[in-house]
Amino acid sequence: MHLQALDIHKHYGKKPVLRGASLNVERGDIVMIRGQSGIGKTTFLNIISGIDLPDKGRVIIDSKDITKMSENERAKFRLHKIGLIFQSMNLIEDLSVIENIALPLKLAGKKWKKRVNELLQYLNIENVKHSFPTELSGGEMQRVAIARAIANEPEILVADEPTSNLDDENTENIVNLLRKINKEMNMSIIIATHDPRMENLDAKRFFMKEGKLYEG
Ligand SMILES: Nc1ncnc2c1ncn2[C@@H]1O[C@H](COP(=O)(O)OP(=O)(O)OP(=O)(O)O)[C@@H](O)[C@H]1O
Repeated sequence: MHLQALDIHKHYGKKPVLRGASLNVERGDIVMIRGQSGIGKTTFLNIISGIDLPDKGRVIIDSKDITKMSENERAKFRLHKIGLIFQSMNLIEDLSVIENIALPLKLAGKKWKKRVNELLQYLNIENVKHSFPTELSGGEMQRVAIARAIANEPEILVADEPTSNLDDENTENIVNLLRKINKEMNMSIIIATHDPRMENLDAKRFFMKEGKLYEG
């Protein structure tokens, strides 16, 4: 897996948000993007995951330019290649934990029972498998979100502020889990955060400023 974001530009109305942001991610990298609230991190993640399109620039994943794909093609590509974890977790409230985790597997037309059981164990959420999202703690919700994101064994995991709603203990758990997933599954992880509690994650560090990404 190799992801290249090249000279990404995006504006909303008259407001430029991204002004030539570029990033290179190799297989197995953990990349951390920091930067103050409202600077454009979410906008950038949405573009590199193919949820949104840039005004200018390219996103190349394994020699395919996803900005040239149709919306359908991008959705399919995302389902198999990219796992997403959002700040708001985006679990489906009417579905149980098992059903939430099974969803991407079903969408991909895969057998799901065995894989869901593996994930429940891996993320230590077996005890809540029949619960619904509103019945979960923040830490449990985030682990369910991670289980769902990695269900299809994507090569890239994109996490937007994954710890912002969590207390210190759960934050440490999530940081350890991301580290473990990166090592054991050789998954590249791209995290946007302004949470200082994530500082001890060993990562390639970037910060966003004035619409661009800088190392450091
Ligand atoms: N759909 C949209 N329409 C108009 N403006 C938008 C839209 N999405 C984002 N913005 C604006 O673009 C800027 C960048 O937003 P973005 O969410 O990417 O920042 P961020 O760095 O992820 O912030 P945070 O850390 O608070 O999540 C903000 O000023 C925001 O108000």
